Amino acid sequence: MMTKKVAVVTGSAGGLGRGIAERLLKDGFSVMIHDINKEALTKTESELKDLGDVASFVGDVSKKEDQEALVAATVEKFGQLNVFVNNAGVEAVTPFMDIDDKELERTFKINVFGTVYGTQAAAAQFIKQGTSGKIINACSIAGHEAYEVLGTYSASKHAVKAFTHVAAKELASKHITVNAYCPGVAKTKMWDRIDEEMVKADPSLKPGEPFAKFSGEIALGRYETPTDVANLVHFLASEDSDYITGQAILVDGGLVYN
Ligand SMILES: NC(=O)C1=CN([C@@H]2O[C@H](COP(=O)(O)OP(=O)(O)OC[C@H]3O[C@@H](n4cnc5c(N)ncnc54)[C@H](O)[C@@H]3O)[C@@H](O)[C@H]2O)C=CC1
Ligand SMILES: CC(=O)C(C)=O
Repeated sequence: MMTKKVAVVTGSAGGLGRGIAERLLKDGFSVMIHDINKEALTKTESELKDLGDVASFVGDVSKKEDQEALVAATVEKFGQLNVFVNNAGVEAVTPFMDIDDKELERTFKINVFGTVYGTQAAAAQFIKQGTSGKIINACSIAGHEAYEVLGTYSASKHAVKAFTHVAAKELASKHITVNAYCPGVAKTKMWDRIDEEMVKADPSLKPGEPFAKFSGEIALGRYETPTDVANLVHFLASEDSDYITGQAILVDGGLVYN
């Protein structure tokens, strides 16, 4: 009997992470969902359980020990690890001159330190197993372009892209691939908060206008859904992507071209 492959998706109580977890369950993976929000995570786990083997783990990606514990709990529950999706992330919406220590520290601790710690914990497990493995990071259009009032967030996603390239180069000899998905404008709770903050930063804007402006520029004419993102992560988690590493792939409906 073939053993089922095992995936971890961080920050998967809702939003894009949940969509990715759903797709990987449908693909036949055993999936460890994970989030800092215990209540939402428990609810999501019960909603996903009919799709396949799902378990949950509460943790904070910005804490190295939590990331290591997440990998250990996954291996204890499902016997191995094959795919690790560093999905959890937070936004920061602030005019450049008002960016402060608190925002820089929070955003970089979660988006950048979290991705590094998750990659290290997953790669250590792949090496221990003596198997190949796939690490898949959440980048963004903001990791390719830089957007006004999203300076801290854009810088953090550029750092995620750089770490994706470097980890891919260093881990290739161990048959570990490292890639990133770069969504555009998806209507999750993150964009609800971005919209609210952009309106606060520019009172001439009405609620909903920032989201409408960003999504109005998408060539394919609609905003992104978690399924759009999950379709790419499904590919990056599959054997069909075995010869791809170090790439930060845009999945944005035609918004950023580089
Ligand atoms: N929504 C969008 O349009 C885009 C999102 N992204 C990226 O995709 C990823 C997912 O975004 P969304 O689903 O939209 O966000 P979201 O805010 O809707 O969901 C993020 C999830 O991560 C969890 N989380 C936050 N901090 C955490 C921490 N320290 N440890 C563990 N879990 C934590 C939250 O509780 C939440 O369940 C993020 O990395 C984001 O930067 C990238 C481009 C566009
Ligand atoms: C949320 C996000 O990643 C943006 C605005 O690019």
